[in-house]
Amino acid sequence: MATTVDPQQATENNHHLVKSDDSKHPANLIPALCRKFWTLGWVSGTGGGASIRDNDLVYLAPSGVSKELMEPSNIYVLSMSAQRDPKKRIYLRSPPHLKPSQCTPLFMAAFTKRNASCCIHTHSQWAVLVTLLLESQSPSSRLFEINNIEQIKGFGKGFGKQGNLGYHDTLRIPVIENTPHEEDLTEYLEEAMEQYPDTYAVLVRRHGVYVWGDTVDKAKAQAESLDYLFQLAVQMRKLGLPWVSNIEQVGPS
Ligand SMILES: CSCCC(=O)C(=O)COP(=O)(O)O
Ligand SMILES: [Zn+2]
Repeated sequence: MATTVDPQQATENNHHLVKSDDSKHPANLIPALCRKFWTLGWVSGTGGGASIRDNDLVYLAPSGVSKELMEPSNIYVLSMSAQRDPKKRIYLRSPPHLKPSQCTPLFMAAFTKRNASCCIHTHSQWAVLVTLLLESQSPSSRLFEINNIEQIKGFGKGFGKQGNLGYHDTLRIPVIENTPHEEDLTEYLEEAMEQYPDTYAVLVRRHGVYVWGDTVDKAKAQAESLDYLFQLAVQMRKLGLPWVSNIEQVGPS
């Protein structure tokens, strides 16, 4: 997709960047995904959201709006290659009377450090409950771990690796502490990415989860698989069942 803009379009705030009849265009897809996520309780009360990268262009939601009511014309667009200072973002399109999502630097971390094409942030209660159950862990082991559950196969093996995890593999999701301002989470999210290079998600204590993927479909599938596993983990804990078990592998995986 071209990032050069003719002066006439620029005076119209580059509306053409968010206008398309294609339902898969990021400016159409972000509102559609957020409507679905709202029904799951992932983006209630303006929290959470999603961002999509199409080559050099990044599409973002506005801050503090009902994410399920967004329209394509509300979407921000920036060019990754045009960014010089993360504290002074340059937008190709800025909808009037709105501010870009506070999650922008976290979404950008997934795009720049993991070459992701989509990043989803949920405030799912299942994610929050899992972080509460893990709260007693020592600071050096802030990690959600689960294995021997079929849905683990919904995850890629890791950044730059081919294929998905197997049933017997252990899925590991790091947990970072919440901060008063969403953007201040960025350095801790990036640290967690360094420490767990294969992870496709980072939990935020008492807040939610960030999940990304190489494609929009993969990010969505991983976010759904993770929410399933968080919900299951909460129920397992109530029944006194362990999240990690050493069931022996029998035959080919
Ligand atoms: C009740 S939402 C608080 C902010 C937050 O955690 C979030 O995910 C939403 O941020 P945005 O700027 O995208 O509205
Ligand atoms: Zn949030």
